[in-house]
Amino acid sequence: KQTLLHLGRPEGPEMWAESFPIANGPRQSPIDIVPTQAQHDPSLKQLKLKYDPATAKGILNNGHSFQVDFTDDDNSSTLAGGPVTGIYRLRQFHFHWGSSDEKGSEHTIAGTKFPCELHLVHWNTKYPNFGEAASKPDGLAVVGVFLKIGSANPRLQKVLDAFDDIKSKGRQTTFSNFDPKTLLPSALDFWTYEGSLTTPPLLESVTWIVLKDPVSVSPAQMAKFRSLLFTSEGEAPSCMVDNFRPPQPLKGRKVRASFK
Ligand SMILES: COc1ccc(/C(C)=C/C(=O)O)cc1
Ligand SMILES: [Zn+2]
Repeated sequence: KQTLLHLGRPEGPEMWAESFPIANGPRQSPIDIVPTQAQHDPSLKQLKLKYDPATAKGILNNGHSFQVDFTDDDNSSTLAGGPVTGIYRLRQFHFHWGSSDEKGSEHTIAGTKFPCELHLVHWNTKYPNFGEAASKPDGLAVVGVFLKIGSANPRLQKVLDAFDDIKSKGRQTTFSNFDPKTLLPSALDFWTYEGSLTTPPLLESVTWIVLKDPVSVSPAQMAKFRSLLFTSEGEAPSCMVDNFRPPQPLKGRKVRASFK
């Protein structure tokens, strides 16, 4: 009688390579960022983020996180400068978090895990749309922001207040007049490297821009994140926690720093 030993949850990161062999590819994300091994690159430009609150459209529980979607049919909300060439449009932002405050982030800093990590996903306007861009090596740019336990973050409140309407997988509601810039730290110092999506299809199309400075989140606010469900209405409820992929092999990649 063969007993199948599943490493982790059957649909968890340890199983992804079976359906998505790129999971073992040369430029997978996230990674452990080791500041002493990152090289300061003075040629990196200042990060230019321009977000129009009117482009906020909706908020959705997609069964592995929740995301706030933006209208991306013009250049109202864009990223430029930093390590990228050209203009990238904001598509959505989402978070990753843990079942306790000791873990939750995808990127780590010299092994240090944060309780939560925010990802703002942008696509390169040299391509006609997000889906096309997602399959190109320079197609996406994702800004990563660490959240650190501290005082309650009032900028998160509007997002948290929407959770009652998106508790279960597949639930969505309108979400308007929101400026994601308010979720960022005051300094935009960053590390950058070439990587991938961190959930299937794990496409190797992401220029990562991970901000050095965290923003705050309180334990009570983290508890609200953990009240969301992985499961649909009518299914046995399973709390949405530990929706982070662990760091992946660097495989010779260089991480550059925008700061000294
Ligand atoms: C084409 O289907 C896609 C599915 C997920 C994603 C993202 C944005 C994944 C991630 O954030 O790691 C993109 C495309
Ligand atoms: Zn993400």
